Amino acid sequence: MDARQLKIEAAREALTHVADGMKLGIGTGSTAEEFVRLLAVKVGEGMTVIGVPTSERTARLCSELGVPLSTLDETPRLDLTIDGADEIDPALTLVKGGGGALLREKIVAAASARMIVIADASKLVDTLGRFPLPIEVNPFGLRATEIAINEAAARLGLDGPLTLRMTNGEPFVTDGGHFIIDASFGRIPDTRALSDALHAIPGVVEHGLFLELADAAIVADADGVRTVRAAA
Ligand SMILES: O=C[C@H](O)[C@H](O)[C@H](O)COP(=O)(O)O
Repeated sequence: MDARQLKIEAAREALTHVADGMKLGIGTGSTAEEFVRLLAVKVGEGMTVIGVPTSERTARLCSELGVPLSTLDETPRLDLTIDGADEIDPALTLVKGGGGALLREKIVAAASARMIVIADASKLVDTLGRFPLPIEVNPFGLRATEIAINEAAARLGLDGPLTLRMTNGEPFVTDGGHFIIDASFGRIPDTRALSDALHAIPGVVEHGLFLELADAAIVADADGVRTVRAAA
């Protein structure tokens, strides 16, 4: 089974958690897009759902495929969010933001009664940090914010290059008008400490560590699909 098929299988299983009438947060990325495609088929067959997209990219795909959309202002409490992830640890702490949508993804997940993550098994790790941590920052004072991030990381014993995410020779700009710094700290043993330290920096808008937001992860590999719940 190729990587795309694994994403489809995880998305298909996630769809079994979607009931008629639900208000759904809809994630961003290649795995979430497979979920949107399968959801659109159900909508075509008569399922009634309303989706709140986590990015302009997801909103466009939903619109193209006929998935009814709302905004978080119109629909501020959601039943379920289905989203992908860049890394998933045994506590279901996540790294997200590889597609630059982490801020809206986190706002939508926090507004949802439940969050289910969908992924292929390559996203499972023992300790987060192999994937560079996306940090969304305000463009104002970028250099000062980078220095503050380095200092905060060093206080936690973390070190590694910070890379401003670029696209077509220009800084990548998020849907919120911010930049992304990808932080290659390596293993992050204390995700709570790093989360708190990053939140204390004024130029940091949000970071890609998702703590205590995911209720389950649906993970696909060559042997099939399994649901992982947070280790106690
Ligand atoms: O900003 C993007 C998101 O956090 C994605 O959900 C994440 O990068 C996973 O994307 P994919 O399913 O394409 O691996």
